Amino acid sequence: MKLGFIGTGAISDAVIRGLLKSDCRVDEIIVSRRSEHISTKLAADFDRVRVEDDNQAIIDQSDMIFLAVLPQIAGDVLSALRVPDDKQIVSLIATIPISDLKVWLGTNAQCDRAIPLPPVEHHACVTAVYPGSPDVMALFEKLGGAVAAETIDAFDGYATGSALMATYFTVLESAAQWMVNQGSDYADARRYLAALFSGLAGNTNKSPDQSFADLYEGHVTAGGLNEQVAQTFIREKGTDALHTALDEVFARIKASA
Ligand SMILES: NC(=O)C1=CN([C@@H]2O[C@H](COP(=O)(O)OP(=O)(O)OC[C@H]3O[C@@H](n4cnc5c(N)ncnc54)[C@H](OP(=O)(O)O)[C@@H]3O)[C@@H](O)[C@H]2O)C=CC1
Ligand SMILES: O=C(O)[C@@H]1CCC=N1
Repeated sequence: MKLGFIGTGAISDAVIRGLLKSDCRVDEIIVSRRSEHISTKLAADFDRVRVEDDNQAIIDQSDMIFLAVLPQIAGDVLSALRVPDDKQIVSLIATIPISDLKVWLGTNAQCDRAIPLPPVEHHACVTAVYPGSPDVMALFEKLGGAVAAETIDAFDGYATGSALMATYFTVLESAAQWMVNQGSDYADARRYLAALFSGLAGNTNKSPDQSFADLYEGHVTAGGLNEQVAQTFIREKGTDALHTALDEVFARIKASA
């Protein structure tokens, strides 16, 4: 199978590196020269990656075409291209509906949307796919797992959940800075918090039958310090803020449909 990537930015880089580290049967990956520091490095690191200047040539030579340009330029870039009906399209572009993509690309080709996230490079993230064509699911299974959303609302819910990445780092940075204010080295605080969160993620993955609420009970001392922080977080409307943020992102996604 030959894969083509229109847009060779951060997420294409992670997907391609993850795929070429897996046993996925890929004969060749053709990428846009754009983001030349990324495309040049990919071609240097992997014999199976080739750089192309012309987006239409990438499409014409590929069986599965990944769309990975930013949403704000997608209409302009894709309207200049044509995808034959016998290709498989995989759009990684956030918020843009399949109907718009098909109009821009003048095609009736099968089009799936997917939300691979940076840890796919290390096969450490589950990718949400809609509607979940077998070949697309099989490919993302190689990168840590795939989940097919049954409805577009469910898919948009996963897209909203994926928007928590920046908040994860915001929480860690904020906690590290607070520890620095108490006298820690930043590097020590960073190492400590990164290991704590990574260890918790490990415990979570080892207990797939336990809900997050069960894991809370298993990790927290009754009347202890953790319980106090969680209660303050709720009292100060941390969970309300979280739900407001998720509602607003979901509404933004729906407004662009
Ligand atoms: N980052 C993430 O975690 C995720 C991102 N996404 C989605 O994936 C898409 C890409 O995101 P991301 O990789 O982070 O963004 P980047 O900005 O890193 O990548 C965008 C890429 O598009 C290229 N590009 C711009 N114009 C053209 C063109 N005319 N032809 C071909 N390529 C072009 C850019 O090249 P140049 O640099 O030369 O301008 C760059 O390589 C977005 O739509 C985003 O919503 C989806 C899931 C996760
Ligand atoms: O934040 C974004 O818009 C993209 C989509 C999912 C992850 N990054």
